[in-house]
Amino acid sequence: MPQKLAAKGIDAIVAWQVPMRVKFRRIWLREGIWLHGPAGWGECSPFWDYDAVESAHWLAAGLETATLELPLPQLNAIPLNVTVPVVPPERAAEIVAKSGASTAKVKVADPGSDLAADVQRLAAVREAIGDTGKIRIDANAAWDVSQAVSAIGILNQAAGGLDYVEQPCPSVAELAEVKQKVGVRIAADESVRRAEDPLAVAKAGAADLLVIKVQPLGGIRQALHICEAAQLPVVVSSALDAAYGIWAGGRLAEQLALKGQLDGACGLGTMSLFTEDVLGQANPSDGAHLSTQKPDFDPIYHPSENGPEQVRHELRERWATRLAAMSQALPERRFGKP
Ligand SMILES: O=C(O)CCC(=O)C1=CC=C[C@@H](O)[C@@H]1C(=O)O
Ligand SMILES: [Mg+2]
Repeated sequence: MPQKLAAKGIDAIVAWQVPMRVKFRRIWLREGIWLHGPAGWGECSPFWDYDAVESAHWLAAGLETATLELPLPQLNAIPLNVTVPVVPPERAAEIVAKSGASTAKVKVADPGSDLAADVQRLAAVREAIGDTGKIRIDANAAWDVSQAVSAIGILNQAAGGLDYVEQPCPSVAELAEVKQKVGVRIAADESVRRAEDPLAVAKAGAADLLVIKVQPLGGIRQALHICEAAQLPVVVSSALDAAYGIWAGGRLAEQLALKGQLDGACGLGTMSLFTEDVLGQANPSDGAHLSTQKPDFDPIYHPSENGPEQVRHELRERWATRLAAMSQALPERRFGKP
C-alpha cells in the first residue's frame, strides 16, 4: 500500500476485472481497483492507455469516495440514457427496447464502421424508441469540420432528429465552427475530461452542453466546480465504471438536478455492457433509472474475488505497480487538490 494512501486512511484495495459483452472503446475487458477508507469503497479504473499523470485524476476521485462522507441522497433515482455501441441495427433495436429508456446515446463514426452503418443503426434506434424518444450521437472526435457538417446532416435525418452530437471533432476551435454550421446542439466530452483547461470549451462558447464524468475530472467536488464555472447544461456520463464509480456519477447528477443544471437523462447505465456483475455486485440500474443508494457490498469478503489464483495474482501485481505510479503523480494533477 503506497504510504500516501495509508496516510489518507485507505486500509484495503481490491483489483477487479470483467469481460465486456461487446467491444466498447476498443476494449473487451474492463479492469480497475476499489479502495476502502473511512467513508467506504471508492473506485479507480483508468483505461490502460492513460499515463500515470492523467490516471491520477481517477485515483483522486476514488480517494474522495473512500474518504469523504457525503450527505444522504435527496433524490431516489437518476434518469438514464441507454448506450448503444457500434452494433448491427437489429442488435441496436434490441438493446434500446430491453432498456426501457426513453433516451438513447448511439456511438457513430467508429474507425471499424462507416456512415451507411451509422444511418442504419440510427434508423433502427428511432424505430425502437418511438417518436417521442430522444436520440443523441457520440462521434468521439472522429471528424474534421467538413466531415462533421455533412455527417450530422445525414445522421440527423436518419434519426428523425437528434438531441445533440457529442464531440464531433477533436479541438475546441473545430467544435465552435461546427456549432455555427449545424442546427443540432453540440456537446463536449473529451474537450472537458482530457483537456489541459476543462473550462476552455465553455469560455470559447464552443458547446451547447457538457458531458461530465467524475473519475477523469478528479472527483465529484471538482466536477461540480467545473460545472458551476462553465454555466452550461450538463449530462453526467460514466467512464465505463463499475458500481462505486457509477454511484459517484449518480451523486454528481443528483447535485446538478437539484440545481436545475442537469440536461435530461444521464449516461450511467453502462454496467449492462459488462458480461457479469463485478465481484457479485448487482447492477444498480434497471436500464432507465439509476439508484442513488451506495452499494453496500463488501468486495473483500467475496469468495470468488476474481477467479483463479493465477489471474488474481497477475491482476493484483499489475494494479499495485500502476497504483504506485498514480499515487506518485497525485501532486502533479492539473487542477485542485483531492
Ligand atoms: O455516455 C454514455 O451513455 C456511456 C459512456 C460512454 O459512452 C463512454 C464512456 C467511457 C469512454 C468513452 O469512450 C465513452 C464516451 O466517449 O462518452
Ligand atoms: Mg463521449
